[in-house]
Amino acid sequence: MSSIVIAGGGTTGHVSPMLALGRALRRRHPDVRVLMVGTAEGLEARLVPEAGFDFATIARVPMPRKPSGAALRFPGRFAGTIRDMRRLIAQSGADAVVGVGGYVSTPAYLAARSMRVPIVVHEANFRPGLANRVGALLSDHVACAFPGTPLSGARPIGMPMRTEISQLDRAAARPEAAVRLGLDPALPTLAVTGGSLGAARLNAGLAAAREQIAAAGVQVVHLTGAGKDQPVREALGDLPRYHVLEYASRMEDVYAVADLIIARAGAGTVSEVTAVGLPAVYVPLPIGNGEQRLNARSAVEAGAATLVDDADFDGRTVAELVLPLLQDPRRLAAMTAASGTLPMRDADERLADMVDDAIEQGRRPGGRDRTRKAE
Ligand SMILES: CC(=O)N[C@H]1[C@@H](OP(=O)(O)OP(=O)(O)OC[C@H]2O[C@@H](n3ccc(=O)[nH]c3=O)[C@H](O)[C@@H]2O)O[C@H](CO)[C@@H](O)[C@@H]1O
Repeated sequence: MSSIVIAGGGTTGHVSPMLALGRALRRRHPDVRVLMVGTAEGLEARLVPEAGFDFATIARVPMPRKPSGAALRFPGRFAGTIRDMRRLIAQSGADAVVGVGGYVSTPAYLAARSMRVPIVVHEANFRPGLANRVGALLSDHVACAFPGTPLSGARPIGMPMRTEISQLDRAAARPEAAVRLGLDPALPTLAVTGGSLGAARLNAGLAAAREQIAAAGVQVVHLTGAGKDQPVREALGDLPRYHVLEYASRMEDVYAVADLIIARAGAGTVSEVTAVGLPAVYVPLPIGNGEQRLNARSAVEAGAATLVDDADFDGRTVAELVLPLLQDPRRLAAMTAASGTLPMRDADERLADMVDDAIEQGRRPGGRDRTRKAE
């Protein structure tokens, strides 16, 4: 095996499965070259080189939604991204191209198909985006994180995530994680996270329940998102046992020390929280194609999490739902037990298996890969 291209990016949540797959491929094929392709604007431009993988960019060319000058320029610019992807695939001698969705994946799928390079698709959200719907038409090797995702031929394998999270034993890790975060391991602990982007609605709801939080004898670790900590520090930072952090680089520590988490329902957060068995209150972000509500659905239906609509989340939610739940160990234990019925913790390995299979099939004469069959 020589080289594998992994295309995608955007937020931390989008980059994490790319890195987790890259690491799984390196573990099993130490000599493989993994080339990640993203855009210069996405977080991948920082996170991928930091993680020690080769990185290349192509232009970010969003599909225009209305007639405009940009719409007229779109076909030429989009064709340019396919040409650039073809060049990267040729130069790296890629044996397979993996896409996780987003701007970069569509040109990656189309370029790979035109070069008869096997394609592997992973969809992180319950509701698939356009790029992966295109990818699924061109590949027999399609995976998704959540069971029931409506994507042609998709196999639910879970979400590739860092092994520090997928193999976390929360109880065993709690004491040291608490020390690293400067928390007391003996207190009931609430974590709050708005995903890699932060969430003003969550911040406001907690601020409105300031008195009740102060009286409850609990501690809070609140991840605000980069550059968004100031309003939270002003509203809550002076409370004893209220810890405000912009960003946790070791999310596993937060998951280990928390007894309950309030979170947006990004595909990454829901998958990780379910995998580690942490009870959750999800407040889906009401944007995009409504994917966040659906991401949370299987955890909520299994009894591992509770859902609160964004418009309904306020100080009363914190005072009347979150704090009583945080102080009810029996209910929390039942939610943790319910989590155990859901997660697939080895999605990185299972996606790496699919890459190996795709390459193997692509090598066989008359192999099943449609990228070859279609020629
Ligand atoms: C994978 C994916 O498709 N993600 C969704 C998510 O992206 P977004 O990246 O915002 O959120 P996710 O829940 O998917 O992932 C967050 C990731 O950031 C990590 N983390 C978070 C906070 C922190 O302090 N430290 C840290 O490391 C978490 O461990 C997790 O891996 O929200 C978008 C809306 O904005 C959705 O439409 C996206 O579909």
